[in-house]
Amino acid sequence: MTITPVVLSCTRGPLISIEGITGVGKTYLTSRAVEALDNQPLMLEAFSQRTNERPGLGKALLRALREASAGDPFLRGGTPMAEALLLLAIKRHDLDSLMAELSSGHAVIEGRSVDTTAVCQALQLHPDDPDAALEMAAALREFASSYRPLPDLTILVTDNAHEAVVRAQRRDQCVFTPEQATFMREACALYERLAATDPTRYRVVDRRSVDEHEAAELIRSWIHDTGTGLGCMREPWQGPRARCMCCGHRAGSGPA
Ligand SMILES: Nc1ncnc2c1ncn2[C@@H]1O[C@H](COP(=O)(O)OP(=O)(O)OP(=O)(O)O)[C@@H](O)[C@H]1O
Ligand SMILES: Cc1cn([C@H]2C[C@H](O)[C@@H](COP(=O)(O)O)O2)c(=O)[nH]c1=O
Repeated sequence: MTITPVVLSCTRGPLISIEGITGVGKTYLTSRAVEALDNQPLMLEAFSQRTNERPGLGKALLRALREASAGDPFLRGGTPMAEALLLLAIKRHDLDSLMAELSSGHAVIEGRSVDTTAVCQALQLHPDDPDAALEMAAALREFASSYRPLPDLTILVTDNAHEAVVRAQRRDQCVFTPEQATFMREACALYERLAATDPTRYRVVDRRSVDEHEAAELIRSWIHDTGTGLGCMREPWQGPRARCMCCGHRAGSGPA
């Protein structure tokens, strides 16, 4: 008799993040994409949309960053590494607040995740050296992955940075300074380079080569296809034998 090992996949839902510079169309395209899905994912709001967030640690940390950055749209307060740690703490807090939803099998979409922290903080640490910024961004992402599991899938929405600047200015009725517009252009390039280092986790939709309908359809299909056959989600700092944060299953043992 041949015994075929049964590979159990976790019953959790997928965790998906949407990345890209301000104004690139993350919210616009993702809203259209999820409209076409049978099962609506939970959408975790981007920072700037968290006006009615429940009081708690996440809100307090974000308020501290906002106050320290005195109105800078990219939350830059002048101490990028300390800010990176606070941003990662917020993203950890976000994950904690999503665990019940993920555990019950629902898909969750994070509007920006730790990849944005890696890109924005790396650019501040190496403002004049794109290669050093890329190396730092990859290192920060690796560091972030010891704080919390990375998303199962990360969708990068990209475009000509100038178009994103124009859209964001029109939406927010503001004018970015030349320095802020340069920061966005450099962030745009760094997101693209960082995505290229991890093609398994990233999907990239480039608005220069697809129209908005194709872009929304691509995003819909990627979200849909990430929904099944997922492995367990473990605390990275507990090692591969830790129990799954969602189903409680321990690697190498029978069903939970
Ligand atoms: N294809 C499009 N046609 C018309 N308007 C668009 C299109 N894509 C985006 N927009 C508009 O451009 C603005 C910026 O888009 P959106 O808010 O989706 O950007 P975002 O990437 O989510 O930005 P942020 O990071 O600041 O949240 C919005 O007002 C949105 O409605
Ligand atoms: C998550 C995160 C965000 N930021 C910056 C990027 C944006 O300019 C602002 C507001 O974020 P939103 O998602 O567009 O509302 O915050 C950052 O610098 N680092 C991060 O980790």
